[in-house]
Amino acid sequence: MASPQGSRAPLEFGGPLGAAALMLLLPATMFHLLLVAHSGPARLLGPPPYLPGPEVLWSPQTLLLWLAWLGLQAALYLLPARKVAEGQELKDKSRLRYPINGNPIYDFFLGRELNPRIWSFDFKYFCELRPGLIGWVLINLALLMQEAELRGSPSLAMWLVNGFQLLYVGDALWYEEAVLTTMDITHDGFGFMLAFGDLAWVPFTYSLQAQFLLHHPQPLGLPMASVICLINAVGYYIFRGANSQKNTFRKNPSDPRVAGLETIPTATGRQLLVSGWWGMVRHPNYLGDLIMALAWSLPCGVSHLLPYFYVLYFTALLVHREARDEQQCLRKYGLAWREYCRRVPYRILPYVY
Ligand SMILES: NC(=O)C1=CN([C@@H]2O[C@H](COP(=O)(O)OP(=O)(O)OC[C@H]3O[C@@H](n4cnc5c(N)ncnc54)[C@H](OP(=O)(O)O)[C@@H]3O)[C@@H](O)[C@H]2O)C=CC1
Ligand SMILES: CC(C)CCC[C@@H](C)[C@H]1CC=C2C3=C(CC[C@@]21C)[C@@]1(C)CC[C@H](O)C[C@@H]1CC3
Repeated sequence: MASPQGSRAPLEFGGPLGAAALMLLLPATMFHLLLVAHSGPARLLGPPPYLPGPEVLWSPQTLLLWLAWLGLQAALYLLPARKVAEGQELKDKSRLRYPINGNPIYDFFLGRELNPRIWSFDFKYFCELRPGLIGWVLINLALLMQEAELRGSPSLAMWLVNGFQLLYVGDALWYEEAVLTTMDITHDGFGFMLAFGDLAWVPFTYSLQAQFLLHHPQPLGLPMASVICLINAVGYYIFRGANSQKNTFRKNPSDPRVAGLETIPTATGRQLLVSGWWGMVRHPNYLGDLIMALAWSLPCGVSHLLPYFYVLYFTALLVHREARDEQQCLRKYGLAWREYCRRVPYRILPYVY
């Protein structure tokens, strides 16, 4: 098994201090969001209305249910009826390096092992998609059913949030293979960030809009709902168009759907797209994802900031992720990447950023 970073790799996420702060802040933020979403004032920035005692936080039934959920997902993951896809070539073809005095906090956060596996069971790849993303959809559905029980039928806002996020998760599962080329799989280890992120952060904070709607019903008329659907459709069109264009091009550059696009050759033999979606900004897929994030919050109205937490968090995550990807691409492609940045100066939002 390989280590994701050599001994001289630059530290990311603010190094050990940043990693330690994130490991305290992330679980605290997740609990805070859930507590305030259930409270009357639902203030994103206010103190939580109450602090639950240990009897609320610990229940053997919940632990059993969670283990059963993970076990079910693991059993499905191990089913032999599946396609086997090849991952990206790893960077660690060279000799392993063993840093002395490694940094335990930083390493615990980012993970030392790039591909922890027992036989063919790949822990990181398994966690990235299945338990958390499908768990998110199930939590949303449970909240929709609870709303129906409470108020006779689910609200239009709840339908929209459920529908949009189901589309997003369905898309991720349909294009499952594309996850193999993300930096989470090729670059980051499997540490606190991805284990907590995949298994806790995604299902519990990505379902925040539905949690909020259950406790704070919002009136939503058909005209506004149609505008929100249109925003989600535009976001999805950009997100899917950009991701598919890059994936098609990476698999087969002479595919007729991408063969006419302009490219920049690089020293590695790979080419960079410089027209089509990837000629508009350097991360068109992030732009589409952010537009969808906005459409998921709008059904919750504008009376509270809390449902917009996802938009704020996701903007920060993607800006940081874009900067990390930029560094990695500069290392991979050198001058060709600089030329790409010159030809396509904006990162995510045309003429703004
Ligand atoms: N909901 C969520 O919480 C999150 C969602 N996402 C979504 O996941 C998806 C994947 O994101 P992510 O892995 O960050 O990044 P990308 O899918 O954008 O992949 C970046 C890589 O694409 C290649 N690339 C960059 N520019 C070009 C170009 N011009 N032509 C050809 N190839 C290029 C480079 O790799 P190479 O050259 O090696 O192919 C680069 O490292 C996105 O849609 C994102 O929005 C991401 C994070 C969190
Ligand atoms: C808890 C931390 C602040 C950050 C944790 C980050 C993780 C939650 C995300 C890192 C990259 C992710 C990706 C996805 C989900 C969220 C995490 C795991 C997708 C699977 C979402 C669906 C997309 O179609 C693909 C994404 C790949 C990256």
